Amino acid sequence: MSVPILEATPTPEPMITRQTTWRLLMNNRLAAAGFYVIALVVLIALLAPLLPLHDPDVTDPADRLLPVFSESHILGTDHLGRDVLARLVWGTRISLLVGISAALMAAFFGSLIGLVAGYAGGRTDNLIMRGIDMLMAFPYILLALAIVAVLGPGLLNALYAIAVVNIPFFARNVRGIALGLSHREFVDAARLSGKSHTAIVATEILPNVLPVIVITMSTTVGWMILETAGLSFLGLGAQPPQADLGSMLGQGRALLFTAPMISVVPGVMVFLIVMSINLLGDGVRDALDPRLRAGALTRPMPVTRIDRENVPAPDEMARASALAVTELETSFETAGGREPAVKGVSFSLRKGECLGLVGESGSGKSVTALSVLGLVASPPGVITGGAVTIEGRDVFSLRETEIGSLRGGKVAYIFQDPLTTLHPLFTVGEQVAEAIRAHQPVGRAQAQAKAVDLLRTVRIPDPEQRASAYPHELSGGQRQRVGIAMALANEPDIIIADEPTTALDVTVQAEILRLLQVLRQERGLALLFITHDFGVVAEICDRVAVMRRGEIVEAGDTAAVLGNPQHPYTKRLIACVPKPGQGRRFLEAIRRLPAEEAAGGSGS
Ligand SMILES: Nc1ncnc2c1ncn2[C@@H]1O[C@H](COP(=O)(O)OP(=O)(O)OP(=O)(O)O)[C@@H](O)[C@H]1O
Repeated sequence: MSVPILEATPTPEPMITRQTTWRLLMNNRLAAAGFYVIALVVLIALLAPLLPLHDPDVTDPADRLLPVFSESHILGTDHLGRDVLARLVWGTRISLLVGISAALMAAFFGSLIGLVAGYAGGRTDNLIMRGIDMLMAFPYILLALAIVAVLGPGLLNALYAIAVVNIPFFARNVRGIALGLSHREFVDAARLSGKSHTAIVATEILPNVLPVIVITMSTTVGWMILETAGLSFLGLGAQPPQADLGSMLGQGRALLFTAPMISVVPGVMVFLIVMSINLLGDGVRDALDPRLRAGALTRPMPVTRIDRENVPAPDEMARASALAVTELETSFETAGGREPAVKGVSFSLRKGECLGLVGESGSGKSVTALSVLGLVASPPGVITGGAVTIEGRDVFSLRETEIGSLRGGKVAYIFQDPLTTLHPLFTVGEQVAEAIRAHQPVGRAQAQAKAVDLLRTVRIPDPEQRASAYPHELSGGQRQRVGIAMALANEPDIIIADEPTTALDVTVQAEILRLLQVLRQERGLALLFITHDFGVVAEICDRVAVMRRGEIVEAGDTAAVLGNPQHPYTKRLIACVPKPGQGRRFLEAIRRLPAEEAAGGSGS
């Protein structure tokens, strides 16, 4: 008899508030501080002609080297009696103008070069990129000096020099991405539709590359302002009497001991500008790249972060089971707060039993499976409640090393796409042997021999020879068998198989299911089988639990649930299994699913 666990009425899903890039940027306190500082500096620089300032170039020998807070010269005067505040504001205006113009020029030409090289590929790419390599082979400041030496000193020439030496950064970044994109299916589709190369680059490639250009620009513009100041400091940029921050620093250097404020003031301004632009640039990069926000590039913790509010004590049944999951809750930290993905899931699995976890895409099956051994990446994953009991012990109370020894030992996983889990540079035999050696103190040769045995067990033909094949040399079904061999390497008690047959065609799927069935019966394995296919459940599972939006809505013996489903969602899922001669009913069931989803909100 199947047990409907939840009421049929769908609970409305909490609204996932997608934050705008601007809000995300302002939530980052350092980036917001950078933004306010640079906005203030830019505003003052823009308003320079309107501000009641002295003429920055008018000298007044009678008022030489006045200290700060002198009457009518708040920041004092320089060695020629010029007002330091006026020179600072006008100098900042020029430095910003030159730095930002150089960044725009470098971004434009560098991106153009990168786009052409990446899209064209082949000889054009080779030729362009070798030229770029030659530019990069020189220390950039020497190159800038050489360019200004050839063109002659002056602000405009300094701008050209800075732009030229920065072109390679943009070209390299953009070329790498454009090269990858130019082989993607949507670009092929655009080519087949008859679009011209220019149109493809402009409408298919460029929009995908734009965030990278913006990110590269935001992180290099501060650097370019600094380089401009460097050239002016050396007397190759702004020429007297014109002031920019670099030339002010250069002039102040001679008076560093007698009148330090003359160099300290432009120095502090350069520091403020570069720091604020860099902080803002980092913030822009984080806000534009959702993977960074989710913490994808930070090193994941060895075990999912555990922050449990409720810790249920294992009951008698949990202790007697091979695996028991009790009120498991797993969430993801997002910019908008914690999003629950698994909401109080409970099930148990006896030795030799197969439990099917069924549900549509995004219902939380994989997150449940990964949570069992704390394999959900943290950040962003957090286990917020519940317990997982294996051999009577609460997994989440174990030490990291103990959980580590369970993984691939007592509990093994089989994933959907073995091509992504197998290492492309090692033979499958080496990889199975490595799985053995990770848990057993055996020598290399012994592990290799056992690996061949395991490949034979999972019915890979000619296992001695196939053991020295690389993953790409095997078929999808054979790779999945290798995945199963690795899972069996340490004689596990529990196997968690996450859609192991979804990527395979029906005949290979049937063979793999048969193999799992035989292994289960021969070895008494407890099998948690994740799928969205009731047909597969009917074939292999003793019991089934139906998941929807992070909750189990119905659970029971497979025959009972299939024969007499109680929950409307289960009924619809079962109706989705195509049967010969029932085409129309099948299509109607499929058509109804999204409609009801729209009414209730989607779980994914
Ligand atoms: N890294 C992540 N960050 C935020 N949310 C995530 C992350 N990984 C998964 N989720 C969310 O968790 C929920 C459950 O995902 P899960 O992968 O468990 O679904 P599933 O039922 O296994 O689907 P499928 O059959 O497509 O694999 C989804 O709503 C998904 O958006």
